[in-house]
Amino acid sequence: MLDNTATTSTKSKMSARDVKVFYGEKQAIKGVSIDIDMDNVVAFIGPSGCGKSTFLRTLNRMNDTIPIARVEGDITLDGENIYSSSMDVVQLRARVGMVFQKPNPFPKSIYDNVAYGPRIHGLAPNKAELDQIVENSLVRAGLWNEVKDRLQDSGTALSGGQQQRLCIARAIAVDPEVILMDEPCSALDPIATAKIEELIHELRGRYAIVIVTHNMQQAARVSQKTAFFHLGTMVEYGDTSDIFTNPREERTRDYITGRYG
Ligand SMILES: Nc1ncnc2c1ncn2[C@@H]1O[C@H](COP(=O)(O)OP(=O)(O)OP(=O)(O)O)[C@@H](O)[C@H]1O
Repeated sequence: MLDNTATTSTKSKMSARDVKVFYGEKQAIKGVSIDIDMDNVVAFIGPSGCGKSTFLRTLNRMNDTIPIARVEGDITLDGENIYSSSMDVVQLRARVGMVFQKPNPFPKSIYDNVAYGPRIHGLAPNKAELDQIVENSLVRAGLWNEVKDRLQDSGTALSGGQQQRLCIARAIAVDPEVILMDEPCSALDPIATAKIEELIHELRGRYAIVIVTHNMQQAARVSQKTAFFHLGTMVEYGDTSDIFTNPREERTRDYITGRYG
């Protein structure tokens, strides 16, 4: 094996090739190929219903939970096919964590929300190490100072923005390699949104990050690469600065200038 740090900056963490997704007869994703690396936050943008969330969910097999959903094509994580029968899906979802639109902490204490994953994955051999994982995850999620004196309070009693950072801490606690965020700020006020955006900046480089957003200003602020989706296809993928200032495709230009969507 090559040194991890040397490979991650040059090699794709995840690659999708000709991915198609069907809901029953209906095709929602029509052959998408993309490479995701560790160095860049990737934003998925596009009008409602274009397939951003559907494609995002293929990256950690969340679509397995939708009985009528079917995926074709190849998706690899460090070169390994995540749809192969030998892939442990529970393990995959720890490696490729997900943060949802609506903060969804468990109805448990702040501590237990973060400790849950490390416990089920056996990551901490004793209480002291578990305490350390919980603290480090909350620090990294920018929440530690606000909750360190009330770790036994319920996670659901936190503000919406704090709950979302708790969900990010919960994802971080199992030491993921990729974090998928599906409109993580859509239920938050502007101050809580700014904190999550700041956090995304801080997490960049340590994890590969993909964020679905409706908010083009947000995509421009947090990402270095942007993929524009339209009607189930990925129309354009490139540097965020190019996509927003000098897109190659007319459909991208129309969308970013507000002509539709
Ligand atoms: N569980 C499902 N069952 C059937 N069809 C679905 C399901 N989820 C999504 N779809 C359909 O797949 C297409 C893509 O939806 P998806 O939610 O991925 O788009 P999106 O770009 O994320 O939209 P939005 O920005 O509104 O969240 C849509 O036509 C949608 O109706």
